[in-house]
Amino acid sequence: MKIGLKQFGNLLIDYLKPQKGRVAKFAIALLASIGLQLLNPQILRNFIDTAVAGGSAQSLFIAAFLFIGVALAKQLMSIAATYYGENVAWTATNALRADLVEHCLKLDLSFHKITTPGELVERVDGDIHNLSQFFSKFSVYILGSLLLILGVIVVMFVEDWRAGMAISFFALIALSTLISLRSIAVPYWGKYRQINAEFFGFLGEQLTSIEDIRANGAKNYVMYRFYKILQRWLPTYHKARFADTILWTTTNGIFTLGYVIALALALYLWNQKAITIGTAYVFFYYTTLLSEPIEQIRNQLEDLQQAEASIYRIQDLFQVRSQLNAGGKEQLPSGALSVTLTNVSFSYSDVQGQASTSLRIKKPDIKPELILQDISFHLPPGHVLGLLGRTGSGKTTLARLLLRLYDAQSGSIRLGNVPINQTPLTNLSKHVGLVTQNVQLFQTTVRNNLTFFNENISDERIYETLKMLGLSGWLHSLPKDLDTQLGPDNSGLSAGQAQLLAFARVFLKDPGLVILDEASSRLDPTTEKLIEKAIDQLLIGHTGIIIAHRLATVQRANQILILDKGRVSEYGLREELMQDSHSRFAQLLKTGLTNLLV
Ligand SMILES: Nc1ncnc2c1ncn2[C@@H]1O[C@H](COP(=O)(O)OP(=O)(O)OP(=O)(O)O)[C@@H](O)[C@H]1O
Repeated sequence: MKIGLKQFGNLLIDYLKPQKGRVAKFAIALLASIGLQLLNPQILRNFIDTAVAGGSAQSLFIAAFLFIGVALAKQLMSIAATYYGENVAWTATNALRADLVEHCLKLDLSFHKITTPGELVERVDGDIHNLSQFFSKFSVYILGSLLLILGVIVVMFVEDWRAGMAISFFALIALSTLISLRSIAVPYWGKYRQINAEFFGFLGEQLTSIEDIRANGAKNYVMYRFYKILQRWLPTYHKARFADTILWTTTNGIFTLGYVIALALALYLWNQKAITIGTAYVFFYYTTLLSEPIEQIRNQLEDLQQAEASIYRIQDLFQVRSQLNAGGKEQLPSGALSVTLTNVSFSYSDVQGQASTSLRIKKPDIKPELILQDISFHLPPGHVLGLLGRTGSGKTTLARLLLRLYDAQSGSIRLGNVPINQTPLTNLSKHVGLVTQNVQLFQTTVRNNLTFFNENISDERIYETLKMLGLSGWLHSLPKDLDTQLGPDNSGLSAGQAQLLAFARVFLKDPGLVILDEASSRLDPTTEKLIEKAIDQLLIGHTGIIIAHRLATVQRANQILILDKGRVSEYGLREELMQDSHSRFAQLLKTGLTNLLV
């Protein structure tokens, strides 16, 4: 779990290079404060020796004012160093956060299915927060502290070679002991952060399913899991803190040893008349001054222990590769797209195994269950396919493959005769629109919710679309029209209204292929009529795939495909299948579609 120096260096260079100016100001302020710290004991010595020798009051005043001036300047430099240091840290950690968020967004769904939202929050925020100290202070503080130690040693040698030797010996013992103890807490902090991530994952899961938990009386189960996590959390924290305490105690013991050496040496040299009382004070002062950089190095090494665990986990996340390649350069034709599937087979367990990292699930050896097997069909541009099948037969999975949320393990999928993995992945969502039963609204304005921040879509188009969908009344009831902020939990919209908004999104995007995962229930007759009308409008000039749960929706399909346990059980033109009394579709129509399928 050791992170090499090179990796530390690379991370620092990558994120500090863009703010060279600020880092330079930070370093200057810090070094100036170190220089001023070395200067002040000399003024004090002058003050003491002048006072002991019965020097003039004027000289004493000058020394005193100089001392105060230098102390103030040192404080100012420290404030400036803190200010620039914090700025550097925030800028660097925000850049790293942004990179990590972008990376996670690019990962395919298999990663997101096995990583809870809470765990991701902890990774993207918690771990990176730990690195802020590392970015702002690590290199400059370590360098600054070493310089201060070196400065003290040089000054002490100038004062007396024996004092120089003694303080060098002390600094060497102190540093080597602390460095050798440096990594004892790293594994404990790594484990602590992992449980942290699990806890936030657990919280996120519970908060999103609060209704179900209450409705099913699952509170005891939730509390049980909560206590189980706490049970592991506290001992891990104790172990990590205990390892830190060993460091802290060792440092204190070493300082005490340093003071004893300094006092003994000063007493000895003063008795020998080799130094003045002012110089004896200076010995002691410089030894105490040494404690600050040594403590600073200890703190930095402590931070580094935590940072090391976080860096490891962040790198682990960066190493998770999306199973989806970025696609080729071929462009999809504009307008309605044909859809051709040839012998497509797909399994989830295969892709989830591939998404594993060292921290995740290992790829199982068992043969993965195929969710879709050998699916083939051809839908000409502008035609509509009604996709039917029992629950769990693979209808939604098929839709996901058309959007390349996952890639099929075998077979080919073509849109407009272009293999979908040959067109840029980022472009695909412009050509394929999906309306699912679970409509997700975001905490932003109505406008942004509908356009997904595409500023090329005019307000007039939005008004027209909402009018066509019968949502003008709803829009006018909002306090700020299109600028009204929608909140979480779908802002009190009914399931039908939310779905109509999802239709509006697809209208505004105007894709070549529209996939509707039709809402099967809970719609009142008025909303149902509105949705029917919306579907009719939406399909004009577009190719459509409707995952259908109701007879009315299937009536507009040109083709019908019935899935059964991931296989095509029936496929053909709707008219032909209707007329063939032996077809499964004709029987479904006779008995009532949903009853037989679900
Ligand atoms: N992310 C996933 N990871 C693993 N298995 C999954 C995942 N999503 C779906 N499955 C499994 O794949 C199979 C097909 O699911 P899918 O959602 O495609 O069915 P469906 O026909 O759309 O069902 P419904 O009509 O109930 O929505 C099911 O057995 C399901 O358990």
